[in-house]
Amino acid sequence: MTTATPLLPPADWRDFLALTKPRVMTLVVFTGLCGMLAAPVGIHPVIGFTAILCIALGAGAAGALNQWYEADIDAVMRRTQKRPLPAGRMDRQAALHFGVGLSVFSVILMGLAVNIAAAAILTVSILFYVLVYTVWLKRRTPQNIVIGGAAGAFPPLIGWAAATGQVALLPVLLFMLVFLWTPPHFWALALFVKTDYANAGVPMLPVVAGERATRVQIGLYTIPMAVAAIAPWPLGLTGPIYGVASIVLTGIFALLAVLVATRRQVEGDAMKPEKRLFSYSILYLFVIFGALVADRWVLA
Ligand code: HEM
Ligand SMILES: CC(C)=CCC/C(C)=C/CC/C(C)=C/COP(=O)(O)OP(=O)(O)O
Repeated sequence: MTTATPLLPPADWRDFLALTKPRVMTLVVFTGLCGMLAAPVGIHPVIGFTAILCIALGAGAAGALNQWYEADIDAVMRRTQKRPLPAGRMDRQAALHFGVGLSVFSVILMGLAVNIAAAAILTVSILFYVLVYTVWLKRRTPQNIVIGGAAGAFPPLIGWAAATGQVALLPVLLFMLVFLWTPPHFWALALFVKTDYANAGVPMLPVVAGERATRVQIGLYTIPMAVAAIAPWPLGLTGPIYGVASIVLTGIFALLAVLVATRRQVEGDAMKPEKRLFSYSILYLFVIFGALVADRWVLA
């Protein structure tokens, strides 16, 4: 005997928007925009706008497919229980169709209106987030975000490729910066939502290797991240605005990471060091990418 699936009322547009993880994707789109604006050649504003739209749609589509696949995990974690699928506000099929349709649309539009290089990298990033991170690694290994996190590092490369049709050393360093930023960004958060992941059976580093090892890893990843962040100026790829901003911003990041690694609370700060580092990690990427564009445009 089969149990009948209760008919769900048609999902609201707000539920579809929630499927795209809009808050996280603002930073993804911003790094893509900055990658595009930092390129040495101009891009027609309409084509540039289309490229950013495609990054936003592709990233949102990937977020929707991620939620389609892991509705079971999301139902267990407090942070994610209210999402449209676990909360029962949307049919899984609708999420799947939305995610696949939007992915295909974003890639085809990028290929037709912008260029093939940008469309190809967009395809790789969607596949990376959905297949490599969500389906393959997330439930299997605490290295899930180290490898799968590469998905979120592609947008600066996509933006650059949209403007130039190719890749170069600077966007590769920007890729490395976001790639190496992701572990400290995420593990800082995982330290304070550890029980959620443990309950859902997701092998995030603090659950599997413990808190101490995670703190040490956060400190260790910060070292190559700092190299990728600061390298562009000495290599002659940017001017001093980015150079000085990257040194100051990365210095603060490193300091906060050391506080997390050594579990030291700053006197008078009510926030735990890992919470402080997580919040700062987001501000850090926004400002460092903003500085890159300021550098290009002010010094141009
Ligand atoms: C696999 C890699 C990553 C993981 C596992 C991860 C995980 C998370 C989680 C769990 C949150 C908190 C809750 C939420 O809003 O859902 C969060 C917040 C955030 N993440 Fe990440 N993240 C990753 C990579 C990135 C990347 C590449 C970016 C952008 C470049 C990013 C940008 C953000 C932003 C902006 C927030 C704050 C959202 C808000 O204000 O609610 N994350 N991340
Ligand atoms: C252009 C393009 C396709 C970009 C992809 C962007 C991307 C991979 C962003 C990663 C950020 C993200 C939402 C991680 C959440 O991890 P999670 O899914 O484990 O978080 P959750 O627990 O909140 O579901």
